[in-house]
Amino acid sequence: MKTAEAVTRAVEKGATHIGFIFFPKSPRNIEPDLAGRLADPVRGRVKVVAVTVDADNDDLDEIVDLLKPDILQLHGSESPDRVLTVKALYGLPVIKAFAIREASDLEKIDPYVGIVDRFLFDAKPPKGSELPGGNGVSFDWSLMQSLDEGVNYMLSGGLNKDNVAEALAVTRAPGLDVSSGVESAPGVKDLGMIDAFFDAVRDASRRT
Ligand SMILES: O=C(O)c1ccccc1N[C@@H]1O[C@H](COP(=O)(O)O)[C@@H](O)[C@H]1O
Repeated sequence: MKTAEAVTRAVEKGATHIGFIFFPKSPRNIEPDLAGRLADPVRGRVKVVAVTVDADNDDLDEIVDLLKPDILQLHGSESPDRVLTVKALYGLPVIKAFAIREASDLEKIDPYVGIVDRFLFDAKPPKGSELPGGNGVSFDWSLMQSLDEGVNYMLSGGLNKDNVAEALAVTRAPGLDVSSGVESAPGVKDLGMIDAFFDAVRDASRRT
């Protein structure tokens, strides 16, 4: 999220979480103080998520201080030890992102079970991309069918209004995360696309 209009619309449409990206190479990168001001009007109604990529303690200190997130989303190659350290430092729940292309990628979650609060499964970035997420690409959702029941996760990666029904039908994911699928250009959230995405999710949920 980068604008008050997008925050308001997502919350009105039923978002349970809103995310702010702290990764300078991203077109969605935002300063922590602005993110905090955007989050203020909706605190308590949705979970505020800080998305970081292998951030050091100084950066996390500033983000936690100024944004006051409810959840930290770690979208880099943070080890289980690093996750434990982050949790101890800030006392916040952690969503850990994993990049999935093949079945063996799912085995990488094993050392994190019992440590992270929720998993997020995203596609591997395309060759040449500087972004570990937010690339608008999907992975083979049928891989989720081999996941142990009870693994609490969000499905992400290239979701949009046209494919979210199939994504739900294939995975029955307990949570969905969308970014570029509701953008008219990189980093530019589109209110009509936000509406259409939530309407598609609602229609699909009614049918399944
Ligand atoms: O969106 C970004 O620029 C980004 C940068 C660094 C880490 C994560 C990022 N985005 C996250 O990636 C997933 C999937 O996004 P998309 O729907 O495929 O565009 C989502 O969690 C974003 O928050």
